[in-house]
Amino acid sequence: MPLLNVEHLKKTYSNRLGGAQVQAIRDVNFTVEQGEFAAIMGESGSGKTTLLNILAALDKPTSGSVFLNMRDITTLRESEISAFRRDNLGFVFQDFNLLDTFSVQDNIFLPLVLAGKKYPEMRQRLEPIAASLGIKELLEKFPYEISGGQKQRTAIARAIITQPQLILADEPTGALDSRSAGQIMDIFTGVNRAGQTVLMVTHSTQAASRAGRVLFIKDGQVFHQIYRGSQTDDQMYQSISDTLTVLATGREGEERNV
Ligand SMILES: Nc1ncnc2c1ncn2[C@@H]1O[C@H](COP(=O)(O)OP(=O)(O)OP(=O)(O)O)[C@@H](O)[C@H]1O
Repeated sequence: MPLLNVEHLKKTYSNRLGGAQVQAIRDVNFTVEQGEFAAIMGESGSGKTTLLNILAALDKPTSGSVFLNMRDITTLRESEISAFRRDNLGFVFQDFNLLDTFSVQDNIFLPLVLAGKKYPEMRQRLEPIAASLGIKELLEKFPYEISGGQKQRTAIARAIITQPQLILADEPTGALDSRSAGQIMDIFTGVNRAGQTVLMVTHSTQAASRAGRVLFIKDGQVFHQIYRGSQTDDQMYQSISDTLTVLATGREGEERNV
């Protein structure tokens, strides 16, 4: 049974006057297995943010289902949603979303505080994570005192400290220079190898080339998928570039497993 199962997902936006409708997502179907590192790519306006918002239980689809560990998150009641997100999902955003008035450590602790965990347990969880993410020396600093790459490490620490079933990352390298972006992708790779399932939306071919699978969205549908198989990062990069060219030039694509 896959960890995430997206079935016949559709999202239509109507404008305020109830007139023209936009089909942001038409019929999206895919699964993510436990322990996978999957990336979603697609041109601007293809429906990636809409999809991610639905997977994050921030928005409801017009129709279709999203099963996380067999539970349909589209049917959660308003009163259940915050706790569900806190207990099951980790989030990493392009702009880090750290609280400037909290130290690095307190930012990382925040979801555990909200879940009612005790300080000794929080410290115990933090230690190995801070060591593996190279932020041990930064814990007392504030977000405005550290670099973008360090902020993103803090955000990843905050996302994984709750041991979520799934991490959703939205353009996690979008605000970083290429060196920091590479380091953040090394961290995602390490976190995934340690067993964490990750689903990342990105415009970056470099970032996507580190994933085990890349799904391409076009016009609100999954247009194509690339599986890493035995490909190196460089070969993945080339396969992704080729697919993006096909997407941009509008040639018909077919589902193809490489
Ligand atoms: N709240 C909304 N109301 C109406 N239309 C919307 C709304 N949000 C998104 N759309 C439309 O839905 C389509 C998909 O948008 P979405 O933001 O999901 O694309 P995207 O792939 O994330 O784009 P980008 O890469 O630029 O972030 C677009 O045509 C967009 O204009």
